[in-house]
Amino acid sequence: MDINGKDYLTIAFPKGKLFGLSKELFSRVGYTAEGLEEKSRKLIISNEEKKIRFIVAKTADVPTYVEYGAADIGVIGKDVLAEAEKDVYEVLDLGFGKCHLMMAVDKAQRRAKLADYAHTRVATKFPHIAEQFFTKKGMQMEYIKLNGSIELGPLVGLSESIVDIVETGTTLKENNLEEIAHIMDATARLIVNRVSYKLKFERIYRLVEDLRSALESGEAKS
Ligand SMILES: Nc1ncnc2c1ncn2[C@@H]1O[C@H](COP(=O)(O)OP(=O)(O)OP(=O)(O)O)[C@@H](O)[C@H]1O
Ligand SMILES: O=P(O)(O)OC[C@H]1O[C@H](OP(=O)(O)OP(=O)(O)O)[C@H](O)[C@@H]1O
Repeated sequence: MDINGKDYLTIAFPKGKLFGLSKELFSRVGYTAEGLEEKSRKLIISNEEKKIRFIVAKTADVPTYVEYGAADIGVIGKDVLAEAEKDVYEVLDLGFGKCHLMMAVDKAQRRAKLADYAHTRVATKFPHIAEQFFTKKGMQMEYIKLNGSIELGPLVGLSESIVDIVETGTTLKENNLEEIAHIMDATARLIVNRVSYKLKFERIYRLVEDLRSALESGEAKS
């Protein structure tokens, strides 16, 4: 048995919003495995014939699996990738999972300009990205790390602002929050372990080119 997956190409998919589109895109280039489901209790799903293994990981853990080579390849949102600051190759923009990171504040207590929020508290799942953004603006902030429902921060007096993801804008609207600064756009990316890229170059290169063609053929949904 090949416990380390040396002969296999191991691919990490994130659970959640990007799982379905990742599975669909990879299946279009023949990368499938029976039983590959987001909620599968089986943690490694293999296609013995094609020598492919899939692991389905928590979103924030995907860059870690790839950095350490536990997975050769991963799919991850640019936002999570930028926050994780891992040493991996980012080889392809997959186009789906479009959203953007921004700063928002309570509409009712909006201050005149961005700089008026200096030295206040910002709630976020993305403290590194937030810090880089505010440092560039010359603003010192207090960062409060949350793991979900970030929009609650200003509503319950935990913070004066949030740095979070927006897709449709519905969550901001329903909670009377207003975007006051755009930080970065994000889409799903294909990442590759640095050593795997050399040792399994041909397989990985072919896969990347096949995925690129599949995306260019315009069938990818966003
Ligand atoms: N409306 C959205 N909200 C959050 N992420 C989105 C949205 N639209 C696209 N994305 C992308 O999907 C990725 C994964 O989002 P998802 O919510 O599934 O993960 P997650 O929030 O880390 O999951 P969880 O915290 O529930 O484990 C994000 O990192 C982002 O790149
Ligand atoms: O602009 P919208 O389309 O409303 O989407 C944005 C919302 O979706 C995400 O939350 P998610 O559903 O991942 O839940 P979470 O708050 O637990 O992270 C994000 O953190 C926003 O809250």
